[in-house]
Amino acid sequence: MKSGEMFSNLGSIIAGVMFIWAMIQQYCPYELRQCVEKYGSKVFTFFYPYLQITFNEFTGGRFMPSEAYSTIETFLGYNSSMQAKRLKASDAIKTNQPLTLSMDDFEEVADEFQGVKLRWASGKLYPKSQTISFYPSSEERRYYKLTFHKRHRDLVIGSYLPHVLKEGKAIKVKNRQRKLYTNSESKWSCVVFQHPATFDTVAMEPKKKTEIVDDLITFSKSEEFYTRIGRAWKRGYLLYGHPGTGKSTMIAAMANLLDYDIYDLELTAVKDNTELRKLLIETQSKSVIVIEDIDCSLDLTGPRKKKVKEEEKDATPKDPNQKQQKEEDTCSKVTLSGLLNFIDGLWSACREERLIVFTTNFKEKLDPALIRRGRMDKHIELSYCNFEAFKVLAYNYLKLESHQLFTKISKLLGEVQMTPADVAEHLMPKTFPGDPETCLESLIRGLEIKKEEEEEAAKHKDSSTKKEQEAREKDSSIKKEAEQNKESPESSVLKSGPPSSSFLALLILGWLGRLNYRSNRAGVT
Ligand SMILES: Nc1ncnc2c1ncn2[C@@H]1O[C@H](COP(=O)(O)OP(=O)(O)OP(=O)(O)O)[C@@H](O)[C@H]1O
Repeated sequence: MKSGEMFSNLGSIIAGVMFIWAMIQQYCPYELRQCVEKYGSKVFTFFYPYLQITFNEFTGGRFMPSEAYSTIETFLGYNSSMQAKRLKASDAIKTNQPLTLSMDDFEEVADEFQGVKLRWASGKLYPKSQTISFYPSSEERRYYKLTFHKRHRDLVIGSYLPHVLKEGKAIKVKNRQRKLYTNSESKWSCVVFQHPATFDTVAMEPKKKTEIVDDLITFSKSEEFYTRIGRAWKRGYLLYGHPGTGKSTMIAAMANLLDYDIYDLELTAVKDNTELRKLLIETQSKSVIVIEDIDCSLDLTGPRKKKVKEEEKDATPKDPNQKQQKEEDTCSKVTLSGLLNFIDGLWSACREERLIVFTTNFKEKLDPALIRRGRMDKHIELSYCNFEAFKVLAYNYLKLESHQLFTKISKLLGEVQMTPADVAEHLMPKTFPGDPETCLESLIRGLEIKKEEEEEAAKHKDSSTKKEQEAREKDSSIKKEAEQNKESPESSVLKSGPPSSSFLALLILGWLGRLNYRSNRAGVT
């Protein structure tokens, strides 16, 4: 048969089948068609040796994107992009994310797990009625279909699928753009988190740094351990130290080390404990929840809050409505117990990893209940810049590992207290490319000025304490004299040592007077 004839025969067969199908659709009763479809698929399944599992793009409601679908999409995009002939690229420019590839629609790829062969196929469904118009971006619904032999059912469901979801999640975490969330009006809003700080750039003693890094890495790998001991997978860090010692920098380095998001919780903007709970439930796993300057955020430290309120008094608006609004804005009803409940209880139910970090400039002002071990597991002091910390900054800022001026700087740093922020400011080149020696000299000058100031202040303090002591001594002697004057003149005379001659004369005159008076009285009687 000629090929032309063959195609024309094939065409008429297809046309015939389509015509018969159209007639059935038109004239066959709906119930009968349902019945044929149902039993037809049963017969087919009986003889078909494979199983199929479908993962739809949306589950639950039409608007609910399926977590499993997107995780499988990531897994397949990563593992099968070499096999698939047609791939889709993410809109990387718009989202500022690294380019990610995934299988295009109606594409198939093979996978192998413990010697078992499986096939993944991507597909797309169109809505039956054109009147439906409430799908998020288009009216199509995508799905992935996994096909495998019936005899591997247990392996696929028990091991392969959990493996796919775990791998997919890990790839998602690795590829995701990390976010910095802040709260306002009981909602989180976010920006892309791209802080460059790492533990290499944090200036502190290497031993302390290694200890913190080890602690964080151990925590991130301890899911099973936390489950076994029956504790929520969370760890609390209290960072304390003077302003400019690197508390915020350390938080950024922590998040970068573990690939976590940051939730910067502004407690004063949270109305009450209920709102606090809502905000915290909305946080994702693998995140650092930060409350900066915790001593100023809550009524945990009475005096501090009063002080803040006093400072605000001047700025209080005259209009009563505005005043009430301002009071509502600034008054947070979050309580210590609300905060403690959230640290202890809220996440115990979920197996997700979170760090919670408090920072403060005044550790001693905090309620001991808030920072006890178990809540704040690790207390880290960020201190003034010592020579070890300086070396980190010198390397980062000036690419210097040693310099003849280092000895002088080491000596001065031992004598003067300067924060890493101030040291960093001196090391910052004023022009590019800067001269490292000029920066070091600037630091030396700064340290010397600070030393002079500290010595001056110490001298001033010495002289003022001396003056205070003298004043105190003078005061006490005046008081003593006043007390003595209250007592009888005789006793005061006896106590106050040798009397003056005029005073003695007066005393003798007094005695004589009394003697004369007694003798007169004796004469009368
Ligand atoms: N230990 C440090 N290592 C590296 N850089 C530091 C360090 N400490 C401070 N800096 C530098 O000083 C700047 C201010 O530091 P940071 O904001 O981390 O201090 P802080 O302790 O959080 O201050 P505050 O208590 O005022 O919030 C940072 O941008 C950083 O460049």
